[in-house]
Amino acid sequence: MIKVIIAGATGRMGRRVAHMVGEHPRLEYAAAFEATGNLHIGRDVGELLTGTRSGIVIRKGLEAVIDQGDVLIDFTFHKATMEFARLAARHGKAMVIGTTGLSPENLAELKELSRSFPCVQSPNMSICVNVLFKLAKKTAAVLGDDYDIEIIEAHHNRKKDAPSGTALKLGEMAAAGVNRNFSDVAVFERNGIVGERKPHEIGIQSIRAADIVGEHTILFAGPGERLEISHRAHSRDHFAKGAATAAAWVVEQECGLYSMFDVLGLQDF
Ligand SMILES: NC(=O)C1=CN([C@@H]2O[C@H](COP(=O)(O)OP(=O)(O)OC[C@H]3O[C@@H](n4cnc5c(N)ncnc54)[C@H](OP(=O)(O)O)[C@@H]3O)[C@@H](O)[C@H]2O)C=CC1
Ligand SMILES: O=C(O)C1=N[C@H](C(=O)O)C[C@H](O)C1
Repeated sequence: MIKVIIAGATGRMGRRVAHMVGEHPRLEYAAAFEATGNLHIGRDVGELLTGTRSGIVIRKGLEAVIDQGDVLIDFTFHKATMEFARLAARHGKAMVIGTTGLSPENLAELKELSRSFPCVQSPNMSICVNVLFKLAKKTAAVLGDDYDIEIIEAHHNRKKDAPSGTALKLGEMAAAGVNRNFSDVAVFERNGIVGERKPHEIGIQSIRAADIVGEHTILFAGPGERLEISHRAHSRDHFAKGAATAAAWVVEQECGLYSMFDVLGLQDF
């Protein structure tokens, strides 16, 4: 069995990842940790999540558990994620990163670190969203410059980063489809007398409200018609299942930085 360490084990995603690791035929939940100050440190993770003892105690920090697993699954916070990646690289442990909000500098460092460990990093582990990424690029390429591209995302009111990592990736994919550099054309805010929309803009709007799990729409609007492609998450389980699939996959890979396109075989789609 492949031994899994879960970072941020008591977070919204950490809890669902625990469930999906338990359901996976080749994965075993080996260790859990949280950051200093977390109220759950020292508690049995099974007792906390399901009411049944598991024998896995929530430890303080990755260093306390790094030797207990083959692969680390991380849904935490970007600064913590980078610390974990440095440690995983030093120990040659595989890693799955779902945390969003990583900067271009973080991603460049991750690429460098991945010479020492195999790592899957993706802002969205859902199979449908990964198909949506591909559709965004293909649709943009077919419709071309006559269609305005806009992205709308909605998430729960506890989310810390905006726009979502998924919305940013959708923007990058659509921009690539029409041969634009996303960072040159992205518009994240419209407020006041902003003037007419420039034809090449790709706008991103973020909604934060209550318990919305995660919704993304990319729209292509042309004269007299528009196409909207949407994904709506009904729960966090498909993200967690994707992370478990990625964990079982990444332990068998050479050192390097991979995406869910690699895990799901979508690279050529
Ligand atoms: N790629 C994907 O498919 C998805 C990605 N995400 C991303 O995952 C991330 C987490 O989301 P979510 O689960 O909702 O967030 P939560 O805040 O519910 O969970 C984060 C967990 O990480 C813990 N944590 C924070 N810092 C550290 C640290 N230094 N060491 C150990 N644990 C730490 C938190 O502990 P504490 O509460 O004590 O701070 C908490 O338990 C976000 O970036 C989100 O965007 C979410 C869903 C899907
Ligand atoms: O924070 C979340 O909840 C989610 N974050 C990811 C993102 O930022 O894209 C993925 C998902 O939509 C849920």
